[in-house]
Formats: sequence, structure tokens, C-alpha cells
Amino acid sequence: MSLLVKICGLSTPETLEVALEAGADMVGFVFFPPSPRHLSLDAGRELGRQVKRRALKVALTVDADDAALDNIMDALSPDILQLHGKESVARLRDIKQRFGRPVMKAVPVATSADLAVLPGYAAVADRILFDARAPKDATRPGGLGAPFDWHLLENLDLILPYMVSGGLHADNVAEALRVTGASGVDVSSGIESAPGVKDPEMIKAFIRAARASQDTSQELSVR
Ligand SMILES: O=C(O)c1ccccc1NCC(=O)[C@H](O)[C@H](O)COP(=O)(O)O
Repeated sequence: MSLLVKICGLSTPETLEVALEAGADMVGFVFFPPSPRHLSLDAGRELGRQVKRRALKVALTVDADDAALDNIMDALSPDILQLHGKESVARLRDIKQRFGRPVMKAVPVATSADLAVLPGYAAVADRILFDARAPKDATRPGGLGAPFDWHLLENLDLILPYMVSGGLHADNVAEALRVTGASGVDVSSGIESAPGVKDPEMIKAFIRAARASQDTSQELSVR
């Protein structure tokens, strides 16, 4: 399976275009007001139009209610709903039924105990995003630029495809993939010059590094 690269927290036409032209498979748009990457619905609509099916549009929400999700669906028409809050398995089921879109559930990881939620989510979600668990005083549950211990995923037995995120950047993404065996990577802070300010050269470097590690693992697998 080829590696999926998600560039998250895009908020300007210029950096969105850089990510698309560099070959991002997924582009993530944050709808969570405390985030420095938060988008208004109008901004989401404009950026969504720019994608023109060159990548999958991921709408990122945190414990959003149906009204908020309705508005996001209308504005962005996302290909995937990324649920990054405390959404229950039943809530995931409701959202899938109501909105008819694949759901990627973010699972915060700090210790192996955090993986106990996987069987429930794996029965409903379409993909899992492993992210570093946010500190208790954090203003948001993700996008914090901090990694978790990737070795916690070393012996993972998960039927669903999963992505690894949390503190990734061009210099560590190959190791994150080697250790976790993830089929996707996701980055936000690691391609920013300041919180919420995406850097074109960092975006391109991250995608190059992820693709290079994909090529290496494919070469090794055919030996
Ligand atoms: O990016 C945010 O600001 C954000 C806010 C609230 C919930 C989730 C958020 N981001 C989720 C993502 O998918 C990030 O790409 C992921 O947490 C990795 O972030 P980073 O460690 O900054 O690369």
C-alpha cells in the first residue's frame, strides 16, 4: 500500500498550492477556534474549491455537534471527517450515518493503556490517526508539535489503516514510519515557521522525506 501524506492546518491559498503541487495526498483544514490554524466557513469554502480533487480534503473537528458538521459539510464538502475530540464510538457511528463520509478517529497516545480504546473505534472508524496525547493544560487536543513514543505501536495488530502524527518533521518522519509501520503520516507544526504559519520549503522537505522513506522501505521489501 502506498504511503499517504497528510499536510494539516493549511489556511492560505499559497501554502495550500505548495502542498498540492508537492504531492500531498490529504490536505487538512482545522475548524476549532482555539487553534492558530482555525478556518472560518468562508475560508474553508474558498480553500476547498482550490483543491479541485488534487488531494483528499480532511475536515478536522473537536467534539463538533451536528449543526457545526452540517455547516462544514456545506462549506468544504470534505472527503474525510477527522474527529479529534472525545467522540464516543456511538458518536462516530451517528456521524458516519448522518454525513455519509469516512471517519478518521484521532487516538491520543502517551502510554500503552491509551491503545485500549482501539477495538471499539476500529469497529466503526475508517482510519485511525495516532497523535501525541496533549498535556492537561493544553488549549487544544492536537497540533502541538510533540511526538509520542512510536515504539508503543511496534506490535500493533490493527485491521484498519492508520497514520502517525505528533511532532513529525522532515528529519524524523522516516524513523517514525520505520518504527510504527504506519501507512500514513500527518504533520502540522513541523512545517511551520510560527504557530499557524506554514513554510513552503518545510512543506516540500517533509513530503520529499516521507516519499524517500517510502521508496527505501519498498526497495527493502523486494530484496
Ligand atoms: O492543528 C491543530 O491546531 C489542531 C487543533 C485541534 C485539534 C487537532 C489539531 N490538529 C490535529 C492534526 O491532525 C495535527 O496535524 C496533528 O495533531 C499533528 O500536529 P503536529 O504535532 O503539530 O504536527
